[in-house]
Amino acid sequence: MRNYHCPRLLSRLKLDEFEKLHRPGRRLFQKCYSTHSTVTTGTSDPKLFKHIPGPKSLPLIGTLLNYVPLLGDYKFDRLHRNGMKKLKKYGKLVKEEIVPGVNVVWVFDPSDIETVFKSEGRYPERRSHLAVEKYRRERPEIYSNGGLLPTNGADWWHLRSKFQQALSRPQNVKLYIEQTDAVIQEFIELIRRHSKSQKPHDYLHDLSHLFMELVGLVAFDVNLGSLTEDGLKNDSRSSKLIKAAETTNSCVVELDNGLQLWKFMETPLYKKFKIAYHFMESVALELVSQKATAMEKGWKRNDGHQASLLEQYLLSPDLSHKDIVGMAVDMILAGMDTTSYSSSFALYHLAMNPESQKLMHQEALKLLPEKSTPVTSQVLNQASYTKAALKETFRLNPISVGIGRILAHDAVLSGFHVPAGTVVVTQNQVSCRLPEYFPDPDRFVPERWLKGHALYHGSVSPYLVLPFGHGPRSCIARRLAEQNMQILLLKVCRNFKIGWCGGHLDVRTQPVNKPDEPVLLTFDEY
Ligand code: HEM
Repeated sequence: MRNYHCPRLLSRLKLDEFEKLHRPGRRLFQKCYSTHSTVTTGTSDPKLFKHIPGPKSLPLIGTLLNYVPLLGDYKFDRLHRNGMKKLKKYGKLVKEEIVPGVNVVWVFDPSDIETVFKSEGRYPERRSHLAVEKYRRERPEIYSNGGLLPTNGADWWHLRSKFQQALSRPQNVKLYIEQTDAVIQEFIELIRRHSKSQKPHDYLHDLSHLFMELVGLVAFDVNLGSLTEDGLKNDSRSSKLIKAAETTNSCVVELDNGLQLWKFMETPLYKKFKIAYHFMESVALELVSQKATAMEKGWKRNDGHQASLLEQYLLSPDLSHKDIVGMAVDMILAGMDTTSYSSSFALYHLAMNPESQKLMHQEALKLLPEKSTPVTSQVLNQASYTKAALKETFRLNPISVGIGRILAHDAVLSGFHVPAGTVVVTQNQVSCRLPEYFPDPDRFVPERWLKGHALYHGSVSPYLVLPFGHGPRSCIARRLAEQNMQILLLKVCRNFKIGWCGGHLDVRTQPVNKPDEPVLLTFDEY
């Protein structure tokens, strides 16, 4: 998902805080770092941490010079390109001291990535959204905690376990198929309206509205009206929510970095963040309360309908109203741009690969006899090409360059000792484009994932394509996100021939991987 994969954030941990948080790991790290180089290690002994190759670090400025525009080789908004350059220059394990005293280890090898996840401990830690944590903790009348995104340790698990129980149950996720289908049908009508104009159109705007609407269904049990004529206007509540989520996400990265003066005074950036966050909060407060009141008035446990997620949360004795408002804001923050960017890439790849698109269309035609046939759970069970196309999209364009973790245990990566407390960032996006793991790695080939197909690539490591992360800290809404995207692809490919009138589409890290050009799709009615 978000900026916890951003090395700028992960690497700019202030040393004093890092020490406070990870004292045992830090001590070990210092021990390794100061080990005299004449200490011999046997061939089976791990090599010293300090010997991991990587860009040269200078006193006071670390490796920051490499990121200065025109001077340096790397760019903060092109993490995948930096990763590829580092891999080529230094190999599959790279240590970088972007800020003096704090190392980040970039991990490219899938067996090392596996070791990272096996060393993440019971409560996998990420370090991000510090400003969100401060904001929430200063408002105990609204929130009971910092929320899922910044919280670590046992407190994180306490919260996560209560929400994931319902969110990971397949029947709860399937409950949304019908409503999602109806919303996507609205999106199809919107495409029809745009297609009439013949002008190039940036569909990212509409996809953001689509996924805002779908987040609204789950977080608030309401139709926000994001795809209506009014909802698409700049001053609608949905447009403001989209803007607020984007602003919050981009401010969070900046705030988590650097001097963090905002911890002591209201800097202009912190004010900007607060205004954006406050807007999402006010909508969450209003809509969750509205639902709670409606339930108090008329909801009966056994009236025949399966309780929605929000209803289950509101009925749960383990969750407070404050917990639920907090989770609703987390859903807006984590659920809208991730899915709209990923869908943009899925449609882009289909547009650029007519053969794959044809197979997608054939599958959609078989499963949805009429253009408006609703997608059901049985349809999704059979949509194997659609799922393969999505997996291939995630291989080529995951939402983040990789997954950030703070190691809970010492680990040996590529033969080097890496102490507990070290910040590591897996480089799945880069490794997924290497020919040693995927033949013809830059080509979009959904058949790689289709068992029984001649191009099926059965032996691929399960630690390479990890768009939703891995383990207990992975995306809490993975099932839901995949279901929404599958329905979208099926319905779009059933109705339209997709084309592309833009240039080559790559990603810019902002802080998740956003399309770096307008999403200029074209749609011709079948
Ligand atoms: C294509 C869509 C999505 C992608 C690719 C995605 C990806 C991710 C990733 C990579 C993580 C971090 C995993 C880790 O550290 O191991 C994450 C966490 C999270 N995601 Fe998603 N996500 C998507 C959609 C959503 C949606 C729709 C929601 C909510 C409605 C959501 C809510 C969250 C939350 C709350 C977390 C934090 C979980 C925690 O820390 O316990 N995500 N997501």
